[in-house]
Amino acid sequence: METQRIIEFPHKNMDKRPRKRPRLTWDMPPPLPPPKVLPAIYCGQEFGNGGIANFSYPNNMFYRGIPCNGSPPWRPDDKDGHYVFAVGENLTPRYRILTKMGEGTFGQVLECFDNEKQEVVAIKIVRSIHKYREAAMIEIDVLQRLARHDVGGARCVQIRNWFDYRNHICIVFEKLGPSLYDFLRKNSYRSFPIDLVRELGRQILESVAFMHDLQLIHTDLKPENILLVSSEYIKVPDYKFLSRSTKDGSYFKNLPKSSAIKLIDFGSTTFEHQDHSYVVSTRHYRAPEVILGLGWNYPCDLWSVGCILVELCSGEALFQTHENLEHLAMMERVLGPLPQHMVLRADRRAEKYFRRGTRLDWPDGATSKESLRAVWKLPRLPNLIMQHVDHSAGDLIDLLQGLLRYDPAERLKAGEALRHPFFTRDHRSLNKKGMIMMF
Ligand SMILES: Nc1ncnc2c1ncn2[C@@H]1O[C@H](COP(=O)(O)OP(=O)(O)OP(=O)(O)O)[C@@H](O)[C@H]1O
Repeated sequence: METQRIIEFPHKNMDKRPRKRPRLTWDMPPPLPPPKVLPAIYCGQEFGNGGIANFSYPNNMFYRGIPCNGSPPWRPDDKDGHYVFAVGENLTPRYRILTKMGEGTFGQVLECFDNEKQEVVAIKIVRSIHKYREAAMIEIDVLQRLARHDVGGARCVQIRNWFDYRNHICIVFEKLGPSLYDFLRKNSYRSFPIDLVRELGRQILESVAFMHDLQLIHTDLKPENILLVSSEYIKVPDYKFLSRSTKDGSYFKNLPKSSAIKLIDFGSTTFEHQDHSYVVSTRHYRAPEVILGLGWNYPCDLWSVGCILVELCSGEALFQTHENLEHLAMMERVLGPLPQHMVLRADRRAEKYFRRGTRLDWPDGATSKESLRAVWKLPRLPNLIMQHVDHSAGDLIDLLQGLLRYDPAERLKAGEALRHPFFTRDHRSLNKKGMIMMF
């Protein structure tokens, strides 16, 4: 997400990875019966201190007494079903479009000014395509459920309102800051200090534990879907880079002023009891049981958290791949061999990645020298962490080995991870200099 503040970062040479790592379209969950939607042009629910107010309008001439003549003329959507807009115009009479904040599989997110509440909000305008409209209604259902239980609204983004406008479901959210991915990217992929990683990790796990307690599985945890609450940042000397010139010539790195974060994007969230056989998660954060077609459940979120924590420490995605065999080979390189009992149960599509049904077909099955090199250059997990972390590396490695356990039944649960010494030990006293260092 671009924000006024961090748009000024010096960040040449930073687009090593694509800006957005989208789910593939076939990763969409199979159609579920959507929650009941009012079919009116304008319909929605507003969330506020006074509780939930239902409203629906037979036509869109008036909205809470405000004349609707402030809406722009109707224009056709673009070829992908995205709403076409101009910055500065009204979305509806209530919301004025300030800027575009992001785009995803489901639609666009616009920064808007809410004339009624006199505040800036983020509005997700969902593509006018049936399957995305249905998924958006499920996301609203999940958001409502989360809002009912998230006292203080500290864990997940808060929904303010939703409505159906010109065949686009629009979800109004509180406006948050940049995503962890955007922050890393605009900082030339410089890693976060370990104490900040600990604080971010703790909050991510608390949010995941909160969702799991509600029988909800996020299924798409990644740095893009974890937003800092504030856009403010500070500049600190980057000791790692002081000794050598960096490509962007900067000896400073930016750190968020506040570590508060919230989860977003509940478009792929599922209930524990639903069908769990289809492919979930964005590639880099996808658990082995998903790739092997073994079915998945809560533990797939914990695998993603493990990958995210490594990325926050190193600045780069752990498994940078777009292909299953290479992905499994990378896992084996970093974490050791896959357990036989999982390999033997691999489904028909995944069987082909193994020789005689037991051993990964690697390096023989590699498609290119680049692929071989990409796998070969990866270090073992402890070495990878020790390259980036000085104090508390041992605790972090042990935590990651629990989160990145191949067997989902053995993987740490969110609550167990929160009780790990990486979070509970007083690491300040372990700091070499004996100083209390937050960053
Ligand atoms: N409440 C918010 N405040 C600020 N920015 C936001 C907010 N919600 C979303 N964004 C920005 O918009 C982007 C897209 O949002 P979101 O992930 O919800 O869309 P999506 O279409 O579901 O994406 P995906 O392709 O990952 O499923 C985010 O990565 C983020 O940069």
